[in-house]
Amino acid sequence: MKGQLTVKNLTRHYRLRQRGNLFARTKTLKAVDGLTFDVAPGEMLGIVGESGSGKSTTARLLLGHIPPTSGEVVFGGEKVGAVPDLAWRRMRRRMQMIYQDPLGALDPRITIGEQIGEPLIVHFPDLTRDARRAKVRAVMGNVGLSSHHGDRFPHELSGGQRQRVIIARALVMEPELLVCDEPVSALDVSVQAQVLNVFQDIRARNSFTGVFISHDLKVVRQIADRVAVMYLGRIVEIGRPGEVFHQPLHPYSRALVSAVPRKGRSARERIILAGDPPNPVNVPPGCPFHTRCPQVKPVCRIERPELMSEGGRAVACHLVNNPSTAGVAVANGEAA
Ligand SMILES: Nc1ncnc2c1ncn2[C@@H]1O[C@H](COP(=O)(O)OP(=O)(O)OP(=O)(O)O)[C@@H](O)[C@H]1O
Repeated sequence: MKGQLTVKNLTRHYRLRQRGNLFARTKTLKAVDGLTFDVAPGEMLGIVGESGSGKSTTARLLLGHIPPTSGEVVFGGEKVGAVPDLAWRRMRRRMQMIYQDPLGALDPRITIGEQIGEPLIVHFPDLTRDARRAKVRAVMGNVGLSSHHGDRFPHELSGGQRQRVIIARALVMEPELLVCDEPVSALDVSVQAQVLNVFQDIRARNSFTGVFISHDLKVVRQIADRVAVMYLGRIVEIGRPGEVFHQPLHPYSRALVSAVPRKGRSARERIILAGDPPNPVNVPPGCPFHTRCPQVKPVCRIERPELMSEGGRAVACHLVNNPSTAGVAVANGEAA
């Protein structure tokens, strides 16, 4: 279906060999380890998780920038990366990405207007110069840039304005899928709020399917229709932002939420997890979170919990999905 993103059992593993030792045994780093989710046409899915949880790798897999080790990504009924060359080029222009670092993504020697119009020259060579300029002006207006910014160079703009340029450059292609990888993380908090407003505006005016990645749950909550929480290359919980924020079910989501400063919450309520996330070269057996989980049970050390969904909410945790087998006391149908 047009605009539908479907991800099935997606993995991306890296083979690592000790540097300088040809005979050393290779190890496998599981950057993304079995993701399955859908994003409906026009929906925005937020992905949140700590550094190293596999968010950027997921972004690159979604757009076919890197091939998966196994599994598949299907967008609008077509398998990403698996269509013939010409069709793939057409598909690519419908799928755009916004990165964290706007300065790195812009050419310092080319004016803003030219840079926004550049993808049109490549993908729509028949467009007249006037038509191209009109599109660039319109899209600049959409992201809150004035027409005089078009003659400026990247270093003459602020960080927030540069990120608006990057958004405009993606939007000018009228994408059907927009993947945003930490698009506001490099900005000051006040500027972050302005750029998030731009995202809200463009969502209201354009109909694209979106994936918005951030390590900051607060940011994702403002922009996403649903939130997926990632830990060690896997999704541990999916739900609507309000649900995940106010009633997180997975112990890892609970710890993430407890770390977000909120009025009326004392520092004592914060859940401090023991240790760092395990190395994705040595993912623990059973539940990958069991080494840090404050509620760990024996089954968690042995059996890997599946992501089980009910009523639009999905959780991968024995304590939530099978409380009685996990040895958890059950009160009123809820895990106590
Ligand atoms: N090309 C690569 N070769 C080997 N390992 C990689 C490669 N790319 C990513 N990784 C590893 O895969 C894991 C996931 O990385 P990824 O960048 O996707 O995480 P992330 O959640 O986006 O983190 P961050 O927010 O810090 O970018 C990390 O352990 C990372 O070191």
